[in-house]
Amino acid sequence: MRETSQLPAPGSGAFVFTAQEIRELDADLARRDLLELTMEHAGARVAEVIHARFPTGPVLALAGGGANGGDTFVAARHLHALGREVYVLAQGTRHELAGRMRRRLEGLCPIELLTEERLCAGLSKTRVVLDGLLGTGFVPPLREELTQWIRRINEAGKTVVSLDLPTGLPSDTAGDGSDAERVRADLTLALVGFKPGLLFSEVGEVQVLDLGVPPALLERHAHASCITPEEVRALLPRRVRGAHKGTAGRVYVLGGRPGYTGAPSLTAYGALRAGSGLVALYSRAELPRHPVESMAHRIEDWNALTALPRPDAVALGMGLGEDSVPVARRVLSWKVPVVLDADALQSELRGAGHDAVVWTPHPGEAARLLGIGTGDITRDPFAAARALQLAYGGTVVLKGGPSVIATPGALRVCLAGNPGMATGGSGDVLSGVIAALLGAGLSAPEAAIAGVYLHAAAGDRAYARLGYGLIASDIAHEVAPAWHVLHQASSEIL
Ligand SMILES: NC(=O)C1=CN([C@@H]2O[C@H](COP(=O)(O)OP(=O)(O)OC[C@H]3O[C@@H](n4cnc5c(N)ncnc54)[C@H](OP(=O)(O)O)[C@@H]3O)[C@@H](O)[C@H]2O)[C@H](O)CC1
Ligand SMILES: [K+]
Repeated sequence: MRETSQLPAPGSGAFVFTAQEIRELDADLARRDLLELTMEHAGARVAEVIHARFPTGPVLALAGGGANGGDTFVAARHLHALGREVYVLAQGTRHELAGRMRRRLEGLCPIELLTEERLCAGLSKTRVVLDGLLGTGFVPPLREELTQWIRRINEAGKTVVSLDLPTGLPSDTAGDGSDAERVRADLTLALVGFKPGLLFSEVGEVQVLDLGVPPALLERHAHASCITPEEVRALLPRRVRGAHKGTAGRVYVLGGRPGYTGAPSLTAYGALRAGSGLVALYSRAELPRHPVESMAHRIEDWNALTALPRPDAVALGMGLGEDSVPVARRVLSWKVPVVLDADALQSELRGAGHDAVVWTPHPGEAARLLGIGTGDITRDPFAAARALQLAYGGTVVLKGGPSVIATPGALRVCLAGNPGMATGGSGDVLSGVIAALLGAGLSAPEAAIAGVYLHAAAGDRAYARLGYGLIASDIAHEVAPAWHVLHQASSEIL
């Protein structure tokens, strides 16, 4: 999880690409004779951002042998044109296009072969380091000399701007947590879109640079896309003038057991704050702290559910314990929209779901559902969310920093949210928010997308007020103003 301040604006609507998808995009660009232009744009934009953010002092540009190095030569040329003192240390350039970019730089500023000695000398004199050694072409493990250079760069304590990816960070998966073998960048300028590694690792600030690639090409090759406030605003249910509590969505919360009574109450708060007209809780325990606006029923036997009128949506599993699987089976047979959370996330339910189910595991629960280790989930949350969706159907919300959603047709990621939300009950609130949206008529993918975003936006509001001391009920209460602001805001403000 990262600091709020390090995340790009949630409105960026950016795409995410794996290394393979970048190769395919590049091949597409090359067929249209756009690749060289794209590299030129990349270098120019990188120089522009560096000059704006760090306007004084020499720049040490480190260029690898591939296209990441090619972008670096272009950036060096533009920085030189902006009047900056630039010193380039380059590996042997093997990439044809990068070689052309290198020739265009020759004679403008010094370019020397990268050696450890020159690197140390260059680092001692520079203000900013431009890290263009490895990008999406990096195939782990790192070669020895690179490990040494990375150590030198990290020890120098200079401002480091990484081009596309911090050198040594895998493009497609989270880094392994040890940053000894990757450049510690202050700022990464990601080209065209995020790479999964940037989303799921501790990498400092990330800014996505638009390179003027036609949007149709971006969409064709993208792995995933970021949820935008604009799309969420369009999804939010609108109440008609004659609305009453029965038309705004009737949600049942099924959860809790003796000793575990807080979780379903938080879900009820989440559902009410996300606009549910009526919320009823059913539990085998007394729920002493349920919202007074909800109806809490203690039941002796889950068979009592049979006699109830069908709700518009159900949230199920929070604190429910071992009753979860039989209760979930019964509720799934109703064919109403359901959020399955917490204790209801059990592999016995594989095959029992339907299209209107939203599964909301955190990495530990996801690992249990897939029968693999938690590390395998956090290493590649996109792959894990997709695997869960294929195995269990419906829509999957894999909670984390950031949360990932797998719908039947797409992978989505939510850039809003902050580490303060890593607090007990936060997920219970999310289940309520999603259930409210399902109850108001949104499809499972729509409710998951809008619910995750609203919950994260609420968490950001709570964080702004309370910092890391925020608790789950603060998130629930901030859902209402987060919704209200989104509902009222003009697209300029977003
Ligand atoms: N559409 C776009 O976004 C564009 C992105 N561009 C840039 O292109 C790079 C990717 O370029 P590519 O040439 O595919 O690869 P890299 O430059 O990242 O890396 C290739 C060099 O890396 C060396 N390498 C690979 N693995 C290792 C390792 N384990 N240890 C050390 N060195 C390694 C490799 O060496 P070889 O000896 O194996 O050849 C290469 O020298 C992307 O990140 C963007 O920056 C383009 O500008 C086009 C548009
Ligand atoms: K790099």
